[in-house]
Amino acid sequence: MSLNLAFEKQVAIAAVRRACVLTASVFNNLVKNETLTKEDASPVTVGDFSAQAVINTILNRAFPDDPIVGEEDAADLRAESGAALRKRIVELANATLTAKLEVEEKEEWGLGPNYSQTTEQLLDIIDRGNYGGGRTGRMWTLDPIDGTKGFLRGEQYAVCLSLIVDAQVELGVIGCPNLPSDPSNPSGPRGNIFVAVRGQGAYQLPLHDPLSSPGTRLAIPAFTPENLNLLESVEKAHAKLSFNDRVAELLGVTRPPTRMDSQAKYAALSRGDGGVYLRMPTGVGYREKIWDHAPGSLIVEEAGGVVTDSRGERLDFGLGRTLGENFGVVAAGKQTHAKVLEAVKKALAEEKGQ
Ligand SMILES: Nc1ncnc2c1ncn2[C@@H]1O[C@H](COP(=O)(O)OS(=O)(=O)O)[C@@H](OP(=O)(O)O)[C@H]1O
Ligand SMILES: [Mg+2]
Ligand SMILES: [Mg+2]
Ligand SMILES: [Mg+2]
Repeated sequence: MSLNLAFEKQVAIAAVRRACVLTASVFNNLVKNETLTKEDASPVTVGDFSAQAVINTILNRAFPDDPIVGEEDAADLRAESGAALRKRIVELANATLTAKLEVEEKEEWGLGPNYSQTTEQLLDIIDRGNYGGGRTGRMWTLDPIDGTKGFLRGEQYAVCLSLIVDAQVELGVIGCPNLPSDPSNPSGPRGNIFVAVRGQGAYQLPLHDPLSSPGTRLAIPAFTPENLNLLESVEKAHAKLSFNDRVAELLGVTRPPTRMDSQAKYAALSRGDGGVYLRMPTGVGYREKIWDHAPGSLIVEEAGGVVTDSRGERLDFGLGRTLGENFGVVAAGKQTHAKVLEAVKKALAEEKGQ
């Protein structure tokens, strides 16, 4: 049975829209020294921190009892060396939270001119994202900027939010400020929100007015090897692209892959671009994070697709902050998915034989 979640959907779309406005403005005004390097050598910008502050503020107001699994934490900002970043993040978050109410937004969500927050409040709210995850109950996942490297290059990135109930993703919202609205017109207008509620379909909404637009319902079409191509990572460290080449060859795919950062890959797939999102681990050790796949996987499923790991297992969102032992990701329309799994199996067997 599908949950109603109309209120959750409304709040999540509003939160993602505000965060997208913020990140787009950060990109246009990003200056040197507004990026930190995390322990795992990945970048994080003032945009990631302030977008997490904004979304967590709204979620905390609307759903005070719901825990949040968010990518970022405020430890580096609390350090003395974080003073300049901290100041900028407070400015950005407050400018976003205090902007005038849009259609369907509510002051009770901590929005509008009366809701400026103190530095301490904003650091604490960033740390509301520290939940460890688990198998039971409600929790939100938040990736304030997915594809931070794409964001810094001015390419694709996504603001990604999901609601998980008893380890099943029930609501997914992905904001893609740089994704063309019409894939057949890549230099046309950009900026979309993708949303799905389990059992209610997947939709593309315009980023500038997502709450009053009915949106476009998404469906993954049937593919043949001639019109199929792979959607894959830009960063070589994030996925084994040589493996993708072999799988494409086995499938008889002739078109070159589309490389794109972030869960924009899931969004693109759900509206019929590409046909397959294939992400194979580069080595042992890295565990995929739940916030990197939760909303995208539901959007693809609600567009009629199937999402599993490379062994055909369901992605398990109930194991904590990571997907645990899931190995890679295969997302595609139903018929294509079965063929891709077969090709993946064959390519893995070839590798072992070498
Ligand atoms: N080694 C390794 N393997 C697999 N995945 C990794 C790895 N390191 C990081 N990450 C995660 O990749 C997220 C970005 O994924 P993308 O699909 O955008 O990859 S790519 O940047 O296009 O290559 C990225 O998300 P963000 O940190 O939100 O950008 C990371 O969570
Ligand atoms: Mg990151
Ligand atoms: Mg991410
Ligand atoms: Mg991120």
